[in-house]
Amino acid sequence: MADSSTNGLTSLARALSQPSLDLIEVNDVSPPRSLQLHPGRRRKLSSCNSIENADLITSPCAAEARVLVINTGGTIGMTLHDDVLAPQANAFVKSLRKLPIVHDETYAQQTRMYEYYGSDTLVLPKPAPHPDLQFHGLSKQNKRIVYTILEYNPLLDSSNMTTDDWGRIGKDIERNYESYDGFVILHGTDTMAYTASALSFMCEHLGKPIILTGSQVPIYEMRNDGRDNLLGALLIAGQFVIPEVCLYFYNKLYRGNRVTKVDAGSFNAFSSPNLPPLATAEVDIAINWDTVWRANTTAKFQVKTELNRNVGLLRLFPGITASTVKAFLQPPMEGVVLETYGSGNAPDNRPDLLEQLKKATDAGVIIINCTQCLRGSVSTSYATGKVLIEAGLIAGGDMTPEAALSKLSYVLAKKELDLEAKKKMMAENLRGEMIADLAGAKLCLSDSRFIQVIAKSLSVSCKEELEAIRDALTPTLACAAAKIGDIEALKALKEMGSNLCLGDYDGRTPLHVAACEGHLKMVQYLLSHGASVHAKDRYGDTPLCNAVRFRRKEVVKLLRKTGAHFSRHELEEAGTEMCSLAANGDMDGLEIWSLAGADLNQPGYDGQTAIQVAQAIGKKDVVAFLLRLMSKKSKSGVIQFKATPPAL
Ligand SMILES: NC(=O)C[C@H](N)C(=O)O
Repeated sequence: MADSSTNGLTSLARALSQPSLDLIEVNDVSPPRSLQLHPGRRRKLSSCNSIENADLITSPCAAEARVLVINTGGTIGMTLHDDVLAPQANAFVKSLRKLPIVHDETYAQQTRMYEYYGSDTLVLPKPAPHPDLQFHGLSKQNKRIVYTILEYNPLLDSSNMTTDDWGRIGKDIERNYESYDGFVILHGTDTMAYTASALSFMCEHLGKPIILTGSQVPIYEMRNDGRDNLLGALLIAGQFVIPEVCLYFYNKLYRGNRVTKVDAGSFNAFSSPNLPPLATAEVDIAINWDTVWRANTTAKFQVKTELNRNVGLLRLFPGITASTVKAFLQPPMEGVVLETYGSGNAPDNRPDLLEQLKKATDAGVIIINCTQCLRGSVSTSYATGKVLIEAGLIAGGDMTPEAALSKLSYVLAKKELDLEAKKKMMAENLRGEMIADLAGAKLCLSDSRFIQVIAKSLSVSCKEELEAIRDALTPTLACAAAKIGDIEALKALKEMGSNLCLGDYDGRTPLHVAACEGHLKMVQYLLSHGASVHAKDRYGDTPLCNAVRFRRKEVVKLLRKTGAHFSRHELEEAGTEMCSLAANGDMDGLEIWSLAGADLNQPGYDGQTAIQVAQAIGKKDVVAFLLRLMSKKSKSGVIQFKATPPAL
């Protein structure tokens, strides 16, 4: 765990270092790494005359959460043209900047924010100091939410969007993934449920929140829902690690692949009929952590943009002809969502119709059975449902047609899978889009004798109070178990419904603790049970940084494989740390920083890189070692120096 004096020194070092210019990739809207310093801090620092005083300065990076807002279009940014609403280009940022509720110009000026994050960056205001209200710009961890807007050209009414647009959004998120804590996608409401569903599948091993939102009335109107929707989405994306593609609308956060647009004339436009909201934003933002989806994989985030467009939705209706069905199922059709009646039923007295369905599935078309009902699931309780299984259809459970269609599009594009594997995948719950087999997964507080004993001594008996005790105790118990590598204890906590991702009073999660201790199996267990590699403790430190400091090489490798990367403030600290290691001739230390993804060219607090330090004090072995590491890391074998190359 970083202590406060280290923090003070590194803040000082960071504030004094001299940034140099880098090239910014087009569309990469993150600031150049060397510019991620906050100059305002340097000014404040000049009034500090000792390191003790400097200790009071919070690292700006640790004190800010960054959100990338991708503006694709939709009503939220529309104006009237010839009496109809259409997207208005280059107006959104300008207009937000004038709204004190979504932008604090004084903070931006004082910290010279635009110079560092670009002119399309805004910052939420500081909240009134009320301990109970968290629905404000400053999160529980006292973070400012700084957000950068990437506006698409052209902005689109979502009715004009295609799978190519989903791919573009996915790629932009992937490109900027490491520079932001969360992502907000501004999108028209008409096809938002399709995009949210598609992105949920395309984003594999997601570890950060992606939240789609928009509005029913343009943000430029006096009465509108855009402001609240944007604000709510930003606050959640900036302060909670919800590793899901979500949709935020009218004070509720939903799982993206569970929603459908149900109302064209109300602010309450979306419904998630088969899954309760992941969060509600009322006086407080309450996250329903038990519902939040946790991946059980340990792999890096990536976006799959290959989608199969030969898919379709076919809605049954009484009297539909066999020739209509036949025509619909002709090549190049490869996947169809059949919207059936009630709990997945179709006429079992229509052999002509059933024959067409069977012919298509025999020919390799994947047909998913989804209900036309808003709520509920398909089953085989009726003879009229069973005939569809016999015709080769796959039960779609309680999936929305939007989710089933985009899942088909995603699965069918997987060239490495054969037809059987694709069918199997369609029947599985991939991202929480359908109900999995719940047997044995029920929350059972009675399993925990320990919690019960405490509950008894506190004379509590109702489920809510028991859950509250469980939630209060979990972080401490889980961190204690992680410290001694007791996986069984963690399993017991998990079984009673505890969330193993919660941090303790210092924001330290079991993964931080296990990483420090080097308990590889424990780290593996936590990662495969939903622990987030992006969790930051109160000092802004990630489990990766902890593992590096305690030199847990194998843990570092595993965390990197799972997509861990240094936070911005850790990257800045890396330069100074590596200079000090170079000065001490500590090659093991240098190797582990490099293994964890630190840039060996990152300058320290005085602008010198590790290699320059080693050279200046005549540590030739360290210089040679660093050169070897650098050439190993560079794909081409050619070493890029940001400073003058050392003379050996
Ligand atoms: N409320 C909206 O955003 C509707 C608009 N037609 C769109 O989907 O882009």
